[in-house]
Amino acid sequence: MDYSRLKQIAAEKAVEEVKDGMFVGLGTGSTAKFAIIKIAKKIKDGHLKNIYGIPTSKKTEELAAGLGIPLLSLNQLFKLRTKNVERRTLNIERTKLIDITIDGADEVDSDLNLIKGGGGALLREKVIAQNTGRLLIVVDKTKLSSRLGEKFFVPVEVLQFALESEINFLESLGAKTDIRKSDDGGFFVTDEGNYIIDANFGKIENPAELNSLLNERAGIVEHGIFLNKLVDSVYCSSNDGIEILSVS
Ligand SMILES: O=C(CO)[C@H](O)[C@H](O)COP(=O)(O)O
Repeated sequence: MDYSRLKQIAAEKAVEEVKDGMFVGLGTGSTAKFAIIKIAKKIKDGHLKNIYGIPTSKKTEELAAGLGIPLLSLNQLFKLRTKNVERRTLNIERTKLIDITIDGADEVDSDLNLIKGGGGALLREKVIAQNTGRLLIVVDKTKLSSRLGEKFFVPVEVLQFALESEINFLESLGAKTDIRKSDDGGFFVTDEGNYIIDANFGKIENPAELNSLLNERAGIVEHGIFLNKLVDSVYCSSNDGIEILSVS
């Protein structure tokens, strides 16, 4: 089976978890796109009711709006779900505003840590992930690895202002770096107006440690390491069928 079909199978399986009345985070990329198309079809056919999507990128927003999925921004969702609730009494960490999010990944290690951001949407994707009750990741089996970094570089979103100094910082940590380019040859600019440095660290021995180092650095807005505490299940398809991997 070709990869595109495998992606579709994983994405459509995950959509079975979406139920009436849910607020659904809509991921970015070619695999998440299959989930969005399926959700739209189920809404159109009357098999899903009272669904709102919260898109993780402008591209996803355009796609989902074009397919007729009712959408909310994260801010609109927050206002809607906290109406009549005293803000001070709300424990935001424990209040997951989004019921479920379906998103892709570029690499998944054996502990279900992820690298994301191949499509450049890692910042909004991580914000949506941290506001989500259940994050379902949809991939084909080629994305699995024993250690992060085996198959994919780490996308690092940086302030335009800090570009050169962040390249220097990442290289001081041992990475080989490339500034991401867009199709027109200029620097790729994210939805939030930042640049992306693709940082190749080789195999990453300790994703949690690298995650902390990148988090601590001013000028780095966000990066594509998603530790498994953000993840609930990985729907992984191969020619042998579909496997649902969960964080133990
Ligand atoms: O993180 C992402 C976008 O920022 C995507 O989910 C990731 O790049 C996987 O994309 P695809 O499903 O096209 O292989």
